[in-house]
Amino acid sequence: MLVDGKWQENWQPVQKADKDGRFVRQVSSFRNWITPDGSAGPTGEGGFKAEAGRYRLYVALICPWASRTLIARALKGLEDVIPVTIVNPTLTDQGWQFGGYPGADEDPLFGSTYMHELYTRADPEFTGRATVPVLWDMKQNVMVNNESADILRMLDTAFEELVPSDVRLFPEAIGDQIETLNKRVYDKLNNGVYKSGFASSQKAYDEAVSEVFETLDMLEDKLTGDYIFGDQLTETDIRIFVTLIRFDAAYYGIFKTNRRQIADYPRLSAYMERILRLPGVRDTVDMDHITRGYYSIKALNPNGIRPVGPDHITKLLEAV
Ligand SMILES: N[C@@H](CCC(=O)N[C@@H](CS)C(=O)NCC(=O)O)C(=O)O
Repeated sequence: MLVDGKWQENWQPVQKADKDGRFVRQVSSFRNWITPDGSAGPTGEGGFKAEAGRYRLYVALICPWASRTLIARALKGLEDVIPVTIVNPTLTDQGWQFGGYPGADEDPLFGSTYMHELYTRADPEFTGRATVPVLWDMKQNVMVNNESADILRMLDTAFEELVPSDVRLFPEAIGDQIETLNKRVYDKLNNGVYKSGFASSQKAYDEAVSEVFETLDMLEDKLTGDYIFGDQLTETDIRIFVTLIRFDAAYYGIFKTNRRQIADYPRLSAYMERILRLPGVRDTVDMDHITRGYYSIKALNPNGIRPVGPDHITKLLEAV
């Protein structure tokens, strides 16, 4: 990580733990919003008007938080308006690196070697982890936002005048329900699998893994329509999907969330496939980056050996 703009040699690829060994994720620090007219959004400063080709999204395809922004970009038809740069799937001693791995890119803006160089470009005194996703303003050369929840939300409305869309990922009428379920899904499922995988005590693992499966059971029960709120696709579906699609091939093994697979949940399996088949979504899922990335986490898998399966995920991705 960076401290006062300097990369730390004794950096820990595993994020923080509390006194009982529970995994703690860092809070994001760049929180500006792109808006149709450049006015300020719910957090941060104004000055980021929606313009085609002005903003670039930096992502890792292994990363569920980055993937949710990529899916929103695809569902809103913003591929031609917001270009994307993909980092290599494995975290190095200096964090995310550009180029050299199939399907990954060089940094087209500054020729950076590592993602942390963008952070110090944005703030020479930056202290924190150099995470993805990052939304970058190519006009002012500043970081707009590095919080995927904000990016997911702003892509829903910011570009509506440039690229009108029928998709509405955050319908205000059910906004409160979306926020409530998002919170639970984030804490117990999206981040729950990480809490399970990076727990450094049996107690922390037991707590986290039971919350993961309680949440999956709850979602399986709640899914009576096509989407979690019935007929209407929302951002909550995207947030759930990014964890489901990684579950059987990565989390089940590397994070020890192995009580059941998603394949054991009939409704969740069908739901995952339904979302995978939405226009543009399949292109955001790169199982090679995902399994390579997770199974190269040295703290959990020192020799980096990647398991062979499971076949049902390979077959599904071939079929879609
Ligand atoms: N709150 C952030 C979290 C993003 C995050 O934790 N990204 C991970 C990859 S999945 C990362 O970049 N980790 C690098 C590090 O911790 O140094 C968001 O949702 O945008």
